[in-house]
Amino acid sequence: MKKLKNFAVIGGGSWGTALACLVARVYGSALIYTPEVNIVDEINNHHKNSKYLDDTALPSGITATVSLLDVASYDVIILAVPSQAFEIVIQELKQIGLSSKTVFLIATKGMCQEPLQLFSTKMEQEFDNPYVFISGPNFAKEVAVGNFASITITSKDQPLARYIADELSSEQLDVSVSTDIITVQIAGIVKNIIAIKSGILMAQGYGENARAWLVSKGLEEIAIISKALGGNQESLTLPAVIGDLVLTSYSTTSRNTKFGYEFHQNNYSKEFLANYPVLVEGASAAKLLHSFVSNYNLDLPMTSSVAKLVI
Ligand SMILES: NC(=O)C1=CN([C@@H]2O[C@H](COP(=O)(O)OP(=O)(O)OC[C@H]3O[C@@H](n4cnc5c(N)ncnc54)[C@H](OP(=O)(O)O)[C@@H]3O)[C@@H](O)[C@H]2O)C=CC1
Ligand SMILES: O=C(CO)COP(=O)(O)O
Repeated sequence: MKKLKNFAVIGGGSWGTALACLVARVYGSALIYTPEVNIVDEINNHHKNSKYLDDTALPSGITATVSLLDVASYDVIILAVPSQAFEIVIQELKQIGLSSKTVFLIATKGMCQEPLQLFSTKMEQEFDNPYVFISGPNFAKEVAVGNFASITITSKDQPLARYIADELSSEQLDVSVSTDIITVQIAGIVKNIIAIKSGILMAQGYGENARAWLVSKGLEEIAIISKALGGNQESLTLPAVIGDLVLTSYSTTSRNTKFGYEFHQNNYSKEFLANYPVLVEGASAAKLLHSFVSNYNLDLPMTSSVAKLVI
């Protein structure tokens, strides 16, 4: 397999920048594309992205650009935009024209809206390129500074998944490899919805017992949906599945959990939801997932209860 050395990241937010740090620690460099001029200037001139990662010092090998064309020559393109921007970015990348050998590393958690489909279906419709999901229980700030973390790499192309896992794994990063792109994607969608429910339970005054119950029910719903779509039940123990469900639902660092808490306090106001200033993917995920699985006749009380609040 051709060595992959040049990584570009699309998305100059918290996770895109943290992944650039991870890559730069391995390869010495990484390019970030973001349309935000101020962020590009700060990364290039001060090695910081204070809007998203406070004072974290970024490796000096990280550079940034406002020109999407600059990513076209890179071996690997990491997609780290919010779920609602995924389809837009795919269309933009099609327009700039990429080599069919460019590898996509998908770090976005969510699904497509138009039409309703998994990111994997979209990728296969739009490109012949190899693609891999990178997902796990990861808060960006910890990964950016190199704290220990675990991550799952999943792809239909197993030699590629194993190659990337070997390259990225270190004493600070435990990387697992899986063939199950279905369950990993479903977990990334469902855990954000369950985290909102976790915040709601906290705001309603429920305790730790209730949260443990919720996480069990959330895992059950991941299992039910992934089985219906052809996923494997053995994947439930992956860091990207149980690990991410636990991390996101148990921490108020989670944007989704924090939002759930505040959403309850604001009487589930649609206006509060529409004007929430921080990325909360679980709300739109609840709506989309609800429609996506409606033909399967599945019993999903936890995710459906959140969908009812946001629709
Ligand atoms: N943060 C985390 O700890 C983790 C996040 N993830 C996943 O990574 C994805 C990104 O999340 P995160 O980085 O946290 O989100 P942030 O809100 O921190 O940042 C998102 C970034 O994407 C940019 N963006 C939005 N739309 C576009 C577009 N059309 N083209 C290019 N850039 C765009 C935003 O720009 P602007 O500021 O101008 O809106 C912003 O820089 C999500 O799917 C999330 O679930 C996964 C693991 C961990
Ligand atoms: O994906 C994440 C952790 O793995 C980030 O979760 P939040 O978006 O809820 O902060």
